[in-house]
Amino acid sequence: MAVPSEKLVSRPVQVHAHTAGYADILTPEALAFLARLHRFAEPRRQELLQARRQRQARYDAGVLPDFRPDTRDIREGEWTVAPIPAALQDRRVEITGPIERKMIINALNSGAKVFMADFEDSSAPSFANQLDGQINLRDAVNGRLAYRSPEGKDYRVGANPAVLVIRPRGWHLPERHITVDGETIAGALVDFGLFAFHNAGALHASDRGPYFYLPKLEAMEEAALWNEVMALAEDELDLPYGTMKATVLIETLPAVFQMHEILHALRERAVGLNCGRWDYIFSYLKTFRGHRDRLLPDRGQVVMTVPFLKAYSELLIQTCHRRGAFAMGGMAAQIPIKNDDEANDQAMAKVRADKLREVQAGHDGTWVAHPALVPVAMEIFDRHMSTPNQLHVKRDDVHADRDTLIAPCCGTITRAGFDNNVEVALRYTAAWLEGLGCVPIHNLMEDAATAEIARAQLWQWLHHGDLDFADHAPIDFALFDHALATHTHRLQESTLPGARRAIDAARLLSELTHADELGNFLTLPAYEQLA
Ligand SMILES: CC(=O)SCCNC(=O)CCNC(=O)[C@H](O)C(C)(C)COP(=O)(O)OP(=O)(O)OC[C@H]1O[C@@H](n2cnc3c(N)ncnc32)[C@H](O)[C@@H]1OP(=O)(O)O
Ligand SMILES: O=CC(=O)O
Ligand SMILES: [Mg+2]
Repeated sequence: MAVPSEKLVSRPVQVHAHTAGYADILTPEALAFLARLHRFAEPRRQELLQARRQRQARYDAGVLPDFRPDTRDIREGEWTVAPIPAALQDRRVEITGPIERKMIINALNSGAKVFMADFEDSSAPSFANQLDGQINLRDAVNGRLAYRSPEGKDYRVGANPAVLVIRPRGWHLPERHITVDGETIAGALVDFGLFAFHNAGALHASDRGPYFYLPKLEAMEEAALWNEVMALAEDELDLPYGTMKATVLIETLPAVFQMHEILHALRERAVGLNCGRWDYIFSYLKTFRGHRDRLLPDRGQVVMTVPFLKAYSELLIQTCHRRGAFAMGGMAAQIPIKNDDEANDQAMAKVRADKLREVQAGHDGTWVAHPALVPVAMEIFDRHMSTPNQLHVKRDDVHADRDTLIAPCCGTITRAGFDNNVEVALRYTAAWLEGLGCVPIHNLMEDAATAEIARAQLWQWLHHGDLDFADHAPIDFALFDHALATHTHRLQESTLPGARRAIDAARLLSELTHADELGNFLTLPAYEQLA
């Protein structure tokens, strides 16, 4: 008699973690729904991840990213996305933030038009974090969200809360705690699927969703897979086709060459594109990891007015407005600075300048990282955008060609920039390993995307050899090892987030930086060590 395969003897969906407290979320019906999404999407997801690797191999061999010849008809044809729901017509200020209970309440009450609840760049995706987030968001949708702080302060969602938009993890990240037929499920499907299963019907009934932000796409085929997954989910949940709406982050360099195509693939549900500038800079670094002529200078010098970033944001506005979709701006990294008025004024001036550039360029809205920044951004958008959005600003003057979109960036590499990258990459990774996905470091918001820039730049500067700092001192591994040891020691001795995981983070960062190839995502090896 044949020995039954594991697939036959095991339950098709298995949860490999303690599930106490999550019975309402991980119901048999919800898990069965995840299984259907997984079986439908997994083979295609694997093909698309393989296509990413092949694309990167071509870039490594010297090929430069460009517009696709096979999709010219989509770019040149006349079509628009489906009408945008009333709840999303005015999204001039969107607050983003982790899916932590108190922060969700604060974000919903912040006065922003939209709250993007983030399972992604600002979440360290431990199973508990992601599932607690699902509970919190389900309570928010059902009007039951409340919180009492350890100090006894009560938090409740007030009148006129921000419209909720959910950002699931990207296609590349696994969720190792759930397997279907013995295969690890995608984190994206878990975040999307559980949220949709528990909330899509109620949100649809109240005309406030379900709405999603889709991160880190590289190609129109990846958008098409999201479209199919959402269509399947709508079908399973008895919702009309196109109910689920998507705003896509254009935050990879390959994707900037397929913005029309991405909107087209999602045209029944796309409501906009967003300039995810931090991952975009990271993607520029990764795409050109083999190209010495496209090294980037200090992170602080790679601002939105440098040619390749200006071209990207303006082309995004032109593309969106031609297709009837919103062109969302991005996140300035400055956050309020306590106990130093002068430094705070300078930080707020930077945020204002960034938002002014966005609204004057034609963006329909922007992102802020902190509730105190909502009025700052709102004031700029109110003053310069008298209509709910700027769809009428066509930006026909923009001619962003391939060469401008990939133009090298002038600037210098300084010792301070190098040292800051070591510190940020280390401290962020250590905090992430402790379960924190977003932390303030030197008064800037640091999340997975900004940390990726920091560690990718270190790799790039060290592996292209013979590079000097602005003061002509050589950049070498001895310097990196020394800086890493110094910051690790400092972090260990401190009470800062990450102190307990400083050694693990340092080991990981050292391996990634010394490796011959620039690793794809910091969060992939780090996930193996996330409690
Ligand atoms: C590249 C990208 O993907 S950008 C998108 C992802 N990144 C983000 O979403 C950034 C989210 N922002 C944050 O997590 C935080 O603002 C940080 C970590 C940057 C700074 O945090 P802190 O230093 O703790 O902020 P601070 O102490 O000033 O907070 C003051 C209050 O505002 C709340 N708050 C701060 N940021 C947010 C936020 N984004 N959403 C909701 N509430 C917030 C705090 O919870 C705190 O509330 P309380 O007074 O009721 O206790
Ligand atoms: O997700 C946003 C980004 O800037 O990255
Ligand atoms: Mg991002």
